Amino acid sequence: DTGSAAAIPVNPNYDIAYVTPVSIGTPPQTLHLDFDTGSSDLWVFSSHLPASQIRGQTIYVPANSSTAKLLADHTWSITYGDGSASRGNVYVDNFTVGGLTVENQAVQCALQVSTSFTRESNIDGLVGLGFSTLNTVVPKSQLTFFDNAKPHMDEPVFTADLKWKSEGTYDFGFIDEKKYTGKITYVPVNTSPGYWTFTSSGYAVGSGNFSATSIVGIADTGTSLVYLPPSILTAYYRQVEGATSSRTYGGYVFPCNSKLPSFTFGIGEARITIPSSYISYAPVTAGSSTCFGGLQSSSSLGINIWGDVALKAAFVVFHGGNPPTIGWAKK
Ligand SMILES: Cc1nn(C)c(C)c1CC(=O)Nc1ccccn1
Repeated sequence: DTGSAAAIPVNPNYDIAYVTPVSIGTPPQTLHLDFDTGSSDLWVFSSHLPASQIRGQTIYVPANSSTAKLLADHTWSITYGDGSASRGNVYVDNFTVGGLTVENQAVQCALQVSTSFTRESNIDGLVGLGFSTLNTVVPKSQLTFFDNAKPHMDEPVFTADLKWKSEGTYDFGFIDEKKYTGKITYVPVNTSPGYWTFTSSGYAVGSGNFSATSIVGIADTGTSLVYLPPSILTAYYRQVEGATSSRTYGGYVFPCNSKLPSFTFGIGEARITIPSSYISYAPVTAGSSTCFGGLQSSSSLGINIWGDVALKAAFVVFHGGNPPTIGWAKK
């Protein structure tokens, strides 16, 4: 089996996140979910939520699905690195992404979501594509959509082709040669942390020299920005007129009309360059002439994160073989 589905920016002006249409249950209920390689819970806004926590999101109503079955006495609760959180109960139901169906997929129904999820009216939930060891369902943890689908797939892979301010795709079970140029460079993945953790071979700022240095980080489609060690940030923002690390805004900001260098990172011998336009992320507040950077420091996170700002500069293959690997190509 294979599947292919759109990755649609939730906001026309800034790539805060991307959502993908999925069908759940019988008759199918269509929700738009944030596919997130940085977590492993598949959860949705549901009919169990208080109305006060719903602001335009589409909810999943298990009572309206003839194939929904409550997973009795199972609950879940997740807190993300940015402090957002949700919790609830669990059903299994049919789950279809771009023509690829998994029967008896665990669909975690939210009974409570934090304010940042309520505020994002275009995200109806998340599809965790990390390793199933991270799933929070108790007493029995559940498998991700990818783990459930893998045995039925032509190849045990999914690919991310995210785009700057436009619609990209997630493909499941095949690698579309038309979506990238040159070759795909695969590097090892350390599955122990439960994320797609890999080591980048270094970086360069603009047209500067490449600095060969191992950067251990995660490929995270569910995080907007790139978070790297402070020394790399200093090297980058030193080149940006008027850039400063702002306590007010919680990161590097600069005048929106500043000229920004590109940022290149290494994957083995290969190089992926993030264009400067991806790094001028957004005005700190609507209409401000101060912009928030797409590259930020990971010093307070304890983990380096290659989020959407980096991923959309490449075609990325999440290969779920034995052992799993991650592949990067230019496009
Ligand atoms: C670890 C971390 N610290 N900080 C500041 C961020 C943004 C992260 C990553 C993170 O929280 N990602 C996320 C959030 C919600 C849903 C899915 N993924």
